[in-house]
Amino acid sequence: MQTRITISPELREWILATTRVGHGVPEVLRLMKENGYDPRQSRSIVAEVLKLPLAALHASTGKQAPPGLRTKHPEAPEVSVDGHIIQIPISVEAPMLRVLDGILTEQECAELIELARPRLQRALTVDSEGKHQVDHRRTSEGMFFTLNELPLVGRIEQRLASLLGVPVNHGEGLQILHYLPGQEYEPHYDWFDPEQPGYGAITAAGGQRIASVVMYLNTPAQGGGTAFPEIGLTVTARRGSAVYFAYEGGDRSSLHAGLPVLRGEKWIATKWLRERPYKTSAKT
Ligand SMILES: O=C(O)CCC(=O)C(=O)O
Ligand SMILES: [Fe+2]
Repeated sequence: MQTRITISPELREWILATTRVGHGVPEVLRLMKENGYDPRQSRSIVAEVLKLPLAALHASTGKQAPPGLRTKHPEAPEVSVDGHIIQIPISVEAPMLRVLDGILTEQECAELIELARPRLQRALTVDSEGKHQVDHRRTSEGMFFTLNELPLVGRIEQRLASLLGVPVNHGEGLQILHYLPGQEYEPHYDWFDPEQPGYGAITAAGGQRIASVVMYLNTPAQGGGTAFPEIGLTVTARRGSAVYFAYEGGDRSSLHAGLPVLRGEKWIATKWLRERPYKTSAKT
């Protein structure tokens, strides 16, 4: 959803040195303002250098909205949801991430693909003004189901809600993406940047995104994993598995990418969760 900022090595070193000797973030921001930096940009720069969530900087400057709901992180080795066993072979704390094996059955994966196939269109992303746009960074085709659109969709949404402790109505509609060889989703954050002009519009319903679940509906013959370049992790795309990650509005370690499919194809279902109920025209 956003581009990364360029920070000179001198500025980076100055921020690190200033905080190392005991000055807090508000003091660093004040000094930067005195030196002619734009306050909005300063917050992004300081967040990037100190690897802090942007939201934390808003809190330190008194601009934070009241907190919304947070997901409960599933714990290894396995979780049972309504009799459905989900294995957790990999856990990471920063970013907060879990690999979830067996979140979907083979049949659920196959059914989702067949339901989505006739409705695919070039995938869109939300631009800085809150409008859905064709994005060169995302070359796949996709579609959205509305909340609880079909019994299968509703069942999966309920499973995720129980697993993560966040009601179904905090979810955006399930998105299905289809990638062919060479198609990818370049590195991005799923949370919305509070510094972007469209932030208010994008978060008017539901508030900030707090977590994502990328579910793999098939196993690509080669390539197509989900990479987290800040921590050097690539999650293999395997039918029925998922990667869950939570970012609480601004965690830069949650940068991730859908790597190019090298052979075969890749199908995923993505669920994005908001901190507050997300109103759609869906039947629930
Ligand atoms: O294709 C992937 O592995 C990642 C998809 C993704 O980042 C998203 O849907 O937000
Ligand atoms: Fe993403």
